[in-house]
Amino acid sequence: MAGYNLEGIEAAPLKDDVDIVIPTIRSLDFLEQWRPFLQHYHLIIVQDGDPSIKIKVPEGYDYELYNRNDINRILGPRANCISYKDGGCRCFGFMVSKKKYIYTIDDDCFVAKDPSGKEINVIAQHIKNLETPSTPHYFNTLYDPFREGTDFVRGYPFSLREGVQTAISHGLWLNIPDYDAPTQLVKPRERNTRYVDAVMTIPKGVLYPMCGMNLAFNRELVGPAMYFGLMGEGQPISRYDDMWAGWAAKVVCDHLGFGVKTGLPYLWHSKASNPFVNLKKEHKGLHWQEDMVPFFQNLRLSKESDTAAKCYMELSKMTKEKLTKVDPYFEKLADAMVTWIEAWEELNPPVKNEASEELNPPVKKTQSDGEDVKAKG
Ligand SMILES: O=c1ccn([C@@H]2O[C@H](COP(=O)(O)OP(=O)(O)O[C@H]3O[C@@H](CO)[C@H](O)[C@H]3O)[C@@H](O)[C@H]2O)c(=O)[nH]1
Ligand SMILES: [Mn+2]
Repeated sequence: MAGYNLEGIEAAPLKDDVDIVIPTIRSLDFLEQWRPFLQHYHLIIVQDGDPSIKIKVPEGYDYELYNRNDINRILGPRANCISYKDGGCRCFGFMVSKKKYIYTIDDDCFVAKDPSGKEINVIAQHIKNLETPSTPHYFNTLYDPFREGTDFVRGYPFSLREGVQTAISHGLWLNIPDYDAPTQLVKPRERNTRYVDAVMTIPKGVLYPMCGMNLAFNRELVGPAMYFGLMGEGQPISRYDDMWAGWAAKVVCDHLGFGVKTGLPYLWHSKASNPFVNLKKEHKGLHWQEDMVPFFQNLRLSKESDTAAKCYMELSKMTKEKLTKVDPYFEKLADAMVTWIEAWEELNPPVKNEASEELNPPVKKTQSDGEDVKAKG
């Protein structure tokens, strides 16, 4: 029986192994509704926009909060690889975390209910997805064979049934779907009311449009490849942060033999960002994706790239070589990819073995006004 019995998973699974990363340019009131599911976890809040604005974090949450001044102080000149005025700033939270798993959620997302009316524990489902294998080499027509009550179907080779480690778990959204601006403009009242009770592995060699609003991943396997690009103010493109990370991370997962799943859990996405503003932000991406997607589909990473960081450095070179002809922006992005890896490796030095001297002390995290960032609650 392939099933891993995770049905009994408690309300706050692996709470010491997960950081919740939230980018915000507005308010964190949405966390009130998430208390039953998120209050046991540590939050990393990345405050975008004007750092002089004080963000209020609801009482009872344990968190660290970083604004632009903190990012500049911690990364120095390398801070220029972190987007400003774009949700892509969230990846700074991925970098400063020390946990195995990351869950990232947007601040306009709320608890959804499944068809039985039960509130969905997104973290529990994402952990199940990440803790059970993926099947990228051969599609199981009964979807996730590791769920209770399902299995591999007839004709599924036993040599492939062990599956591979899962690196990314991509959740979905009821109510406002993640549409691009043109689609939002022609279908302003469309709402996603369809709850599909399935989790499936995205086959090896197939890309997908990764949305950052309900996303979990194994930081140890694929963290360095989860760079949300250089977007927002001062850049010709925005709102392609999660797309860039999704394409890059998928080719890295395929190369390193890790799996990516999509489907459950659902959350309730409440806010339709303004489609006219979005069109202005993303219109170059609508053109460039016709070149970016084939670029990722056709590239082959070398066997020397045997870690996510090495893969990403190779990807940076390929981006510069192959995409700069589309627009000079990609040369700047390629350089920012290198800066990202340098910053990642500075904040996450390789773990020394027991025999060697004391591990590097973790990066001292203080808020820009000088007081220590303390676990608040
Ligand atoms: O300048 C900004 C804009 C937004 N944020 C934070 O990012 C997330 C997503 O913002 P929003 O909900 O307004 O965007 P959507 O169109 O609904 O979401 C899609 O765009 C992607 C972000 O590019 C997102 O992942 C998709 O689902 C919120 O938390 C904002 O507060 C920001 O930090 N800076
Ligand atoms: Mn939103």
